[in-house]
Amino acid sequence: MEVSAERLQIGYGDCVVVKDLDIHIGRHEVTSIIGPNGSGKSTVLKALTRLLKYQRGTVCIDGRDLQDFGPKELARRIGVLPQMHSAPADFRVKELVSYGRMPHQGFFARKSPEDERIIESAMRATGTYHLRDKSIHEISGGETQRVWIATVLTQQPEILFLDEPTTYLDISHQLDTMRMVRRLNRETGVGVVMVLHDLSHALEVSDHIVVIKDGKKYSEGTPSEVITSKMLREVYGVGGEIIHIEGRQKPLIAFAELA
Ligand SMILES: Nc1ncnc2c1ncn2[C@@H]1O[C@H](COP(=O)(O)OP(=O)(O)OP(=O)(O)O)[C@@H](O)[C@H]1O
Repeated sequence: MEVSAERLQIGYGDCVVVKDLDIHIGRHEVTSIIGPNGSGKSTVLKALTRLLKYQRGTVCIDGRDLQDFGPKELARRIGVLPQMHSAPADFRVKELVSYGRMPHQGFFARKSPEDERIIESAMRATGTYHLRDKSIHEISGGETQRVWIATVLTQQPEILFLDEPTTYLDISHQLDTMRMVRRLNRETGVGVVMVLHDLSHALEVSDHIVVIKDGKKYSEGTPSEVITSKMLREVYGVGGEIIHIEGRQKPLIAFAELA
């Protein structure tokens, strides 16, 4: 599935935040959207997933206007994990994950054996199966994040949109989440679009990176095309070098020492 946006203008009320943005998200790729605080990353993600109305431009899924999709039909194509999410206090993990099947069920339909299989497989893929009978308030922040990703996975979308999926996670859970994203993408072919702050993660996990600065696209391309010392300086205003280490496939970012 491909998503393309042309000449997008997006804002809040009278305030225009994103202008003239073109974006193309290829099939089966991991795409990261990076940029400084307030540059418009989440706004773009919301517009691409119809959580926010854009003021001008078009967004198309496989050439068809996003606005023409019914809600269930859209939920079968794209899964969205926003930055903020909450579930009722008395929910158990399995119950929450089951909700992802709703776009595939009739109005009063009960879960089929196929639904049960998909729910179990999403919990196993995200390492949350052992938590299935726990209340979502009994599990840690990292586990909660994985449970939400499992919920979106049970939708069986063709593209997952994740807004800062590693926020609040310690380094071990951040790496777990990145590993899981990469594995899901490789094993199931699901496309992934993520807003990321951590440039090292973006460098490590992405096929394609889009850099947003002041509501406009600054650049896009492969990680090595996009993550350069020039970009660090011009977009983030920080010094740094991209370092290649023998025996390591991906380079590392070495930020300038603090004065
Ligand atoms: N609900 C809202 N109402 C009004 N303005 C908003 C709203 N949400 C975001 N904005 C403004 O839109 C601009 C872009 O915000 P957005 O959240 O897209 O940036 P971001 O790049 O995702 O930032 P961050 O990295 O800090 O999460 C900011 O100036 C922000 O203040």
